[in-house]
Amino acid sequence: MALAGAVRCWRLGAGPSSLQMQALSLHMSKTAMGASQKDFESAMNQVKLLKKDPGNEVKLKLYALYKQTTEGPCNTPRPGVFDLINKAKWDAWNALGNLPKETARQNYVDLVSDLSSSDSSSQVKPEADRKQPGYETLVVTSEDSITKIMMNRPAKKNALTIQMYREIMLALEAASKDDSTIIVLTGNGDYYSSGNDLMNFMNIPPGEMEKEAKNGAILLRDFVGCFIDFPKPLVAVINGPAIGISVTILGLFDLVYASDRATFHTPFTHLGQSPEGCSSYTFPKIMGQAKAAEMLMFGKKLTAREACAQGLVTEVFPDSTFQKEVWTRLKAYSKLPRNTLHISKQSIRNLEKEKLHAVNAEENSVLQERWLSDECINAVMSFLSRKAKL
Ligand SMILES: CCCCCCCCCC/C=C\CC(=O)SCCNC(=O)CCNC(=O)[C@H](O)C(C)(C)COP(=O)(O)OP(=O)(O)OC[C@H]1O[C@@H](n2cnc3c(N)ncnc32)[C@H](O)[C@@H]1OP(=O)(O)O
Repeated sequence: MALAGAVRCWRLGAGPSSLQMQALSLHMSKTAMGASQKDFESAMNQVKLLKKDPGNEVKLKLYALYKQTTEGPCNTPRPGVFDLINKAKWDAWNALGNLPKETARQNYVDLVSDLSSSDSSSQVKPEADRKQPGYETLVVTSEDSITKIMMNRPAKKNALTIQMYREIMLALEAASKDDSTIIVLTGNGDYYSSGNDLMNFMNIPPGEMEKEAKNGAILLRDFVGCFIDFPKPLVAVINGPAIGISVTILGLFDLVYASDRATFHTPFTHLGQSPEGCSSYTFPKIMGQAKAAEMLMFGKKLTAREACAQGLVTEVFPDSTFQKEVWTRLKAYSKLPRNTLHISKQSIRNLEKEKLHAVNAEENSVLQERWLSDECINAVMSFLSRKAKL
């Protein structure tokens, strides 16, 4: 069973009461006697029904216990240094040493039982009830005429995987048609987003780099295009540091509210990359040529207050009251006449659309070439081999 397979599909299937029943029955069977093969199979099914992502550490533990139960001690060669995901999985399995299969099975069943119990109790939270199904990397909710799209990879600082770019596009597409007045993009955890997931550059077979760079540029063009064309008011709720693409697209938002803990960082030169998200056009327009150059060319990191002074951020709030103040404000705005608000947005934005699409296309063609450069490849390798951080 692949790690992804072990944890996929959590949002599908049984509702809270049936989950609670299954968790209870797993718990009863494990306490009465050692876990049976039937308990193990039931636990494997139970894993697929979990709604809350337990995080990578737990997923690795589940993977390792699964392998130990079904195959015994780790018996395969260690994957190569750049095969980071398989190496982490191998390490987790190998760490179980000679743990007997029966003990591994019991531990797997126990772990799933614990996860199911906390998952069931978390389901009574109102937000879980409102959560839209079908997203693995986002939590999308709608309430008070506001659709909130929350990036949900807190352990990875909400770094954007290919799947996440696609899910954000899907969520925006759905939100453009739902009955919400305002759409919010925000992050779960201590970061807003650390930008493009540098793992997107990994596991590319030899000789496929050019093709993948082309596909990456198409994906990025479509992603940024969704923001350019988005018809309703778009609000960024910046709960913490923001890096790379998560910063550059802010010029396409209508409001940007930031916690005073947030920072804004576009270190493209350090990464051998060039500006995207239409920032080569929107940033000089918003903050002037000189300030834009400091950010986009020289990678100057701005505090929330500096970003506000330069016009990139609408308003900064103290972190301790950030969520309360921002959501109170947004709930009030969401009661404004919906159609008028949307028409006003069109008036403000429509004149620029053609220009923005042209800028988007140009930026992506430059980036496509940058991704193939030694400067970019070395910077990515440096981060992934833990030699560099921003
Ligand atoms: C040829 C194919 C091309 C395909 C292209 C697809 C589309 C591309 C679009 C390109 C667009 C945009 C460019 C950008 O966005 S550039 C910005 C890229 N971001 C970074 O360089 C940030 C790198 N991260 C860091 O420097 C640090 O992690 C941090 C954010 C400063 C946080 O440091 P920390 O010490 O507080 O936490 P740390 O332990 O490092 O992080 C926790 C775990 O999260 C992982 N992680 C964080 N950010 C990223 C990231 N951007 N990519 C991948 N992984 C990330 C980190 O590795 C830790 O993981 P683990 O716990 O060790 O497993």
